[in-house]
Amino acid sequence: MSDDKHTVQNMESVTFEEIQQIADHILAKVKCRPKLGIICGSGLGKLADMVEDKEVIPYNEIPGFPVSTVPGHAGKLIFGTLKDKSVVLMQGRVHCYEGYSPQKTVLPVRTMKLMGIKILFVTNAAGGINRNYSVGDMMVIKDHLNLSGVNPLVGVNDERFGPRFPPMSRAYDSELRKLALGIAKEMGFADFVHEGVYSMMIGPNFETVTECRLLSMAGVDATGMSTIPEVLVAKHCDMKVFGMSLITNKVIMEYDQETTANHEEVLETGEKRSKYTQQLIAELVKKLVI
Ligand SMILES: O=P(O)(O)O[C@H]1O[C@H](CO)[C@@H](O)[C@H]1O
Ligand SMILES: Nc1nc2[nH]cnc2c(=O)[nH]1
Repeated sequence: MSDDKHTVQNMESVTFEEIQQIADHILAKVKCRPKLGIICGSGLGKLADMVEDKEVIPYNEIPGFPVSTVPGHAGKLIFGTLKDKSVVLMQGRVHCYEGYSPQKTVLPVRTMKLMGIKILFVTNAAGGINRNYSVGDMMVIKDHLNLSGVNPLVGVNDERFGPRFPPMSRAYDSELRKLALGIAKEMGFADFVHEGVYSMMIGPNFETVTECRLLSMAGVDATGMSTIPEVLVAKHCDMKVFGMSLITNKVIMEYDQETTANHEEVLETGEKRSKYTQQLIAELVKKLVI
């Protein structure tokens, strides 16, 4: 790579110092000092209703912070207490398909790291690839397949975040997964909580039939347009990660099937089923040792 290209790549990314400034700006506005961060996916932001002693900052009031442009993503940072634990919730995320660079898309995660977050929960709405999954089921993420074509770790590596070549074979913490599945059993959710593999294509279109068939053959259980970039940088900077998908629709596996995937269905399922996601996440937070 020539020096010129190197500089351009560097300029396109967001520097450690810029992120430090954003983290300092946020911390100056709130009293809460959480170690747990939770990203709420499409239609899953109602978890914020369970947070007590809230301190709220809209993304558009944070200089340099990316702003959500998608329905179902309120675009607010919510600090407060959930089950007696200090937390920060991202009520909505940003996605690469909105036009943000991969580095800008994950800026909130790196900001959380510099604010002192050690454990990150990521949630999302996803299409069910696994034929045994029903709409409204939940999936604890055990691994992912990055088919997005993007990776926020591309570019000059800043060792203050993490190493050039981070391992990703144990991205989703096995103890947290076990704990979540145990809680699901205790709560009587075992029939509709699975463990599986999440994949991401960049979107914003929903998948073609052939793409869905390929994902199925590849061992993918649920697919979406988010989460993986966040997990890549969270692991890069040594956070513990737990991920959960709400299956908001079944993907279309038959050519010329009349029904099609749509965001309204995604939000509608979120509306109907997110209470279970909230209950499970809340219980997991309660049992978490931080
Ligand atoms: O992954 P989250 O943000 O939950 O949203 C999912 O739902 C939207 C499509 O309906 C896409 O943004 C997809 O990624
Ligand atoms: N890519 C993708 N994202 C989703 N988000 C919610 N449902 C889906 C889906 O079927 N496909």
